[in-house]
Amino acid sequence: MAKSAEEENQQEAFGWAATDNSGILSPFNFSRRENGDDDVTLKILYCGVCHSDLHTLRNEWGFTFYPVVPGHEISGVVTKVGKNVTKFNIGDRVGVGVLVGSCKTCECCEQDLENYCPRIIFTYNSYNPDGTKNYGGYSDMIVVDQRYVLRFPDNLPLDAGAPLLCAGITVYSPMKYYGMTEAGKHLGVAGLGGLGHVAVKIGKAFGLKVTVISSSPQKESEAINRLGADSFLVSNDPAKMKVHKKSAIGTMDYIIDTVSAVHPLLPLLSLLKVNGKLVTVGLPNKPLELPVFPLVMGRKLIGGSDVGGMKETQEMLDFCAKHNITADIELIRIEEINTAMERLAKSDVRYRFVIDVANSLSQ
Ligand SMILES: NC(=O)c1ccc[n+]([C@@H]2O[C@H](COP(=O)([O-])OP(=O)(O)OC[C@H]3O[C@@H](n4cnc5c(N)ncnc54)[C@H](O)[C@@H]3O)[C@@H](O)[C@H]2O)c1
Ligand SMILES: [Zn+2]
Ligand SMILES: [Zn+2]
Repeated sequence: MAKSAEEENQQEAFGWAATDNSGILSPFNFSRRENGDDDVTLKILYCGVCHSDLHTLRNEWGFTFYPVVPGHEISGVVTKVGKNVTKFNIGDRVGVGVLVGSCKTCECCEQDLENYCPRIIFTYNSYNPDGTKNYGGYSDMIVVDQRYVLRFPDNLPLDAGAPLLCAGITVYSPMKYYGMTEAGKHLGVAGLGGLGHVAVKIGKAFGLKVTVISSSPQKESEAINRLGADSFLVSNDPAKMKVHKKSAIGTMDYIIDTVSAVHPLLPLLSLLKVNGKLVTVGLPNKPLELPVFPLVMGRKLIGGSDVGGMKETQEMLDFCAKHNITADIELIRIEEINTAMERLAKSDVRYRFVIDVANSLSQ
């Protein structure tokens, strides 16, 4: 049977999707648009597993549109380029992060802050202006406008480099924007998961003194010996926190809070010096309580930050390549994804799962 015009403009794709808030992923056939004039098509080789994937799969934020194919830490090689594409050639090593589109004309887009565009198009669980739905990187290929595609520096591996596309830029961008990069200053990193462990490495690359603030005491020696942190503070053990806090209280210039669940801000604010800055990047599904007194009394600042624009994301990849920063990953096959999600929910990951897409995803 002849294909309709609409079908002519589509290509077949294959991935793993969740169809309800159990979040369980299973094989899923779908279609993507044909490569347009401004588009780049990637064969996906690797995709990192972000906690945002898990929040979305289980509809913890309340705006999941099923079926959903997650994945926004995508790396691979270019297999097609449109006729207007100037930045990439077939065979190039590239990545795609959290966004695949924006309006290109608003104030944010004009300032290379596409990530704050009111018409941002996310890599998955999002719709294109023509009403078609987007599916993420737990799949064999993806078609993306060249503006939202990143170049992988030659020495940056595609597997351990993939998580930088979300975890990396999410901690790099606020450090730059909020002025948290002055060598010798003291950075606290709350939550030692995917984002947190990259924050430790990036913080050290900026020459900061880095203290991990974690609820898992068993991560202490790894945080120091493997990730390069200078010290470690247990955050959920009141006795230990008390002992430590005496010496740690009021010692930090900056804190990046990557914790994925609701947690008290007061202990973190007390660790900050006067004029200290706390940037929250974690996205718990319920509001956090804001203790106003320590903010006011210490002229402290709390801010937020959401990934980064395309220009800054490229800058971050180049920075990480220069400083040999990658994520510490556990490479998994797609069949292991549901177990990996259960482990991620229990913080049992060191420190990012990455799916070996090319070697395990087949119909
Ligand atoms: N702002 C952004 O642009 C952005 C980008 C990516 C992810 N995120 C969000 O950041 C959060 C972290 O993402 P991730 O991929 O690093 O997740 P992760 O699961 O790898 O790490 C989260 C860490 O928080 C710790 N944690 C969880 N509950 C805690 C509690 N009650 N007290 C103390 N520590 C606790 C865990 O032990 C874990 O180490 C998620 O909410 C995610 O959605 C935000
Ligand atoms: Zn993410
Ligand atoms: Zn815009």
